Amino acid sequence: MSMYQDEFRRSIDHPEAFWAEQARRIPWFTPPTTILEYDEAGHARWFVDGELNLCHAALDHHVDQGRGDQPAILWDSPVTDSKRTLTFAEMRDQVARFAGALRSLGVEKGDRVVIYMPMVPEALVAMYACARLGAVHSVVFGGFAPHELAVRIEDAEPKVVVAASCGVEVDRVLPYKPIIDAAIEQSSYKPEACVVFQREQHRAELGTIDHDWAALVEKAEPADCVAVKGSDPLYVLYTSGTTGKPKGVVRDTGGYAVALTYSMDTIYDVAPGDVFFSASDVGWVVGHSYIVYAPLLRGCTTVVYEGKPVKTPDAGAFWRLISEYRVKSFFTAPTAFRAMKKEDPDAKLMAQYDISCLKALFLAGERLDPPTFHWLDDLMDVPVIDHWWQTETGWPIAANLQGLEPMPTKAGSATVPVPGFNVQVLDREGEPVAPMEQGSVVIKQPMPPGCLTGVWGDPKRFHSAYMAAFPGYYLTGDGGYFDEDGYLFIMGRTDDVINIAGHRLSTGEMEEVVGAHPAVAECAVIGIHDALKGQLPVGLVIPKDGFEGREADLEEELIALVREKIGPIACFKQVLVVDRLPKTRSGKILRKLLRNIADGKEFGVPSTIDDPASLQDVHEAMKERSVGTAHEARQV
Ligand SMILES: CCC(=O)SCCNC(=O)CCNC(=O)[C@H](O)C(C)(C)COP(=O)(O)OP(=O)(O)OC[C@H]1O[C@@H](n2cnc3c(N)ncnc32)[C@H](O)[C@@H]1OP(=O)(O)O
Repeated sequence: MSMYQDEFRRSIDHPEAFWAEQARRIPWFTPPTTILEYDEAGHARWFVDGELNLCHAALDHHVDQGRGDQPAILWDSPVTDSKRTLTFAEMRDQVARFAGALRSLGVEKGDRVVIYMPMVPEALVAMYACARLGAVHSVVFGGFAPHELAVRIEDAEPKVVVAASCGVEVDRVLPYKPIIDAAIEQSSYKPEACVVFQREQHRAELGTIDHDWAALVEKAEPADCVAVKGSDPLYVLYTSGTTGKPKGVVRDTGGYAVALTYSMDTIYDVAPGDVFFSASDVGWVVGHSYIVYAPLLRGCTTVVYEGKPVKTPDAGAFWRLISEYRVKSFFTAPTAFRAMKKEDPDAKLMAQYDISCLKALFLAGERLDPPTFHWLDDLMDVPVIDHWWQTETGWPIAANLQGLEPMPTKAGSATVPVPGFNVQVLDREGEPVAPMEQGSVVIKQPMPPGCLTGVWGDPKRFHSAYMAAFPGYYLTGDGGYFDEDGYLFIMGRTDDVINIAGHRLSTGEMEEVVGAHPAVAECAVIGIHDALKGQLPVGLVIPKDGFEGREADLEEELIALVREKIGPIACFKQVLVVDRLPKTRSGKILRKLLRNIADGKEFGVPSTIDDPASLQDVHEAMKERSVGTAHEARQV
C-alpha cells in the first residue's frame, strides 16, 4: 500500500483516531477529550470540548516559541507603491491593541463584526483581533456593491463594521465609506459602530457612528486571548447559492485549526519559516485559509499582495514577488495565469527573475483548463498542481499531496481525494457510478474537521442545500468522475452557480436583479464559456407588452443595474432583448440548451419544447450579437 493509500484509509476507517493524532499539534488551552460527535441533525462536530484561541495558536504561541522576529506579513502594494513587513511580535501587539479597541466598542465573544477591507495588513489585524476576542468575523469582498454588503449586514447582525477608507484598483481609487453608508441605510439591522482605517489615497469623512482606527487604537488597552470551544464559530463567510440570498458558511475554530495545519504539511509541503504566497483576496475563502490563517498557524510567512497579475505593472508581477520574497509555495486561480499568458505568451518576463526558491505551484478557484495547465507545465520546473475545494470545505478536498506522496499529474484532474474526504460520484438515484462515468460529486459523512458546520441562522437551508439530496452525503454541487487510476476530474457545477474569474456567482441572483426592472417581463441569465475569465454571464430578456423604449437603452440600464446591485465582479456586460425564450411545455426555460448554443455546441430540439421556433430565434439573435461562439452552434 502506498503512503497515500495508507494515510487515506486510516482517515476514513478510523477518523477519530486519525484526527486525534493531528489535533495534538495544536496549542490548545485544554486539549479535547471528545474528538467527534454528531449534533441532533446528524452533522459531524469536531473537538467540541477542547479549548483554544486561534489568534493565540497563530501569533502568541509562535512568539513564545522564539519566532517573534520572523516576518509574519510581507505586504506588497504596487497600486499604492508601498511595501511593509510585520513580524510575528509586531503582529501580535497590533492585534492585541485592536482587539482592545473593538472591546472598547462593546465587542465580546460571540458578537459578529463585518470587515470590508482591501488587501492591507490591517485587514488581517482586524480578523485576528476578532479571533482574539472570540468574536465572529464576516469579511465581505471589496468588489461587492452596497446591496450585497447590506444583505450580509442584515443576516450577520454585526455589532461593529470595520472598514478601510478606500480600496485601490489598477486605474482608480474606490472610496468605501459611501458603499458602507448605503449598505447600512439599506439594511434594517443597524450596527452600533463603524471603525475606519484611513488610507492616504482617500480619507473618509466620519459620521456619528464612525471611529477613526488610529485614534481608537491609541487609547485602547491590549486584550488577551479569550478561550473558545473547539466547535465555537470563528467566522461566517458568505457564498453564492442558486437563489438571490447568499449562504453564510459557518466555520468552527478547533476543526479549522487542525485541518489547516495538516494541509500545510501534507498538501503544500511547507514548514515553519517558509514563505507562502496565495494571490487571492481576504474576501474569499482562499484568503481566509491560505493568506490569513494557515501560514501563520504553521509558523510560515505570508505574502499579502494588493495588486493584479497583469498591469501592476506587467505580467511579470507574480514572478517578481516569488523572487523578491523567496516564496516556496505559490497559490492562485487559473484565470490569473490566463491573463498573464495573454500579455506575455512566451513568459519572457519570467526570465528576469530568479524563482529557484519555488517548489510547487498550486491552482484552484475554478477548473484548471488543460491549455493553461500545459502552458504552465511546459514553462515551470516545478509541479503544477490543480486542487479542488470550496468555500464550504475551507481546505482542499482533492489534491496532489506534495508533503505526503507526490503523484504524476494529469491535465484536467485535481488528482486524488485528500485524507479525510470520502469522495464519491453518484448517479441520480444515489448509486455509485463506475470509473469514467460522470455523476454528482459528494462527500460521505462525516466530513473531516475544518468544513462548514452550518449556514448562519438557517439550519433548514444547511440541510436542504447540502444534505438532503443524498442522505448521508454532502452535496458539493459539482459534477465529475474518477478515472481508472482513481484520479478525480471535476467538470463544473450541476446548478445555476457560475464561476467568473475564480469568483463564484449565482445566475439566479442576477436574474432576480434583471427581472426586477419595470420593463422586463421575463429573463434568463446563463453562464457562457470565456477564454479569459472561464465563464461570463449573458442576459436574455423579454420586455413587457407595450414596451416602447429603445432596446439598446434597456440593455444598458440592465447592465448598470447588475453592477450597482451585485458589483463589478459580476462582469455582467451583455444583454439581448428577445421576443421569446425556449421553454418546456410546463414553462421551464431551457437554460442548458441556451448555454450549449452560446458555447457553439451541437444541439437538438427537445421533445418537451413548447415552441420549437423560439430556438431558431434565440440562435439567430445570439449569432447577430456575437454571443460566445453561437455562430459555430448547429442544430442536429
Ligand atoms: C477554492 C475556493 C475558492 O474558489 S475561493 C475563490 C478563489 N478565487 C480567487 O482567488 C479569485 C481569482 N481572481 C482574481 O484574483 C481576479 O479576478 C484577477 C485574476 C486578478 C483579475 O482581476 P480583474 O482584472 O480585476 O478582473 P475581475 O474579473 O476580478 O474584476 C471585474 C471587475 O471588478 C473590479 N474589481 C475586482 N476586484 C475588486 C475589488 N476588490 N474592489 C472593487 N472592484 C474590484 C475590477 O476592477 C473589474 O472592474 P471593471 O469591470 O473592469 O470596471
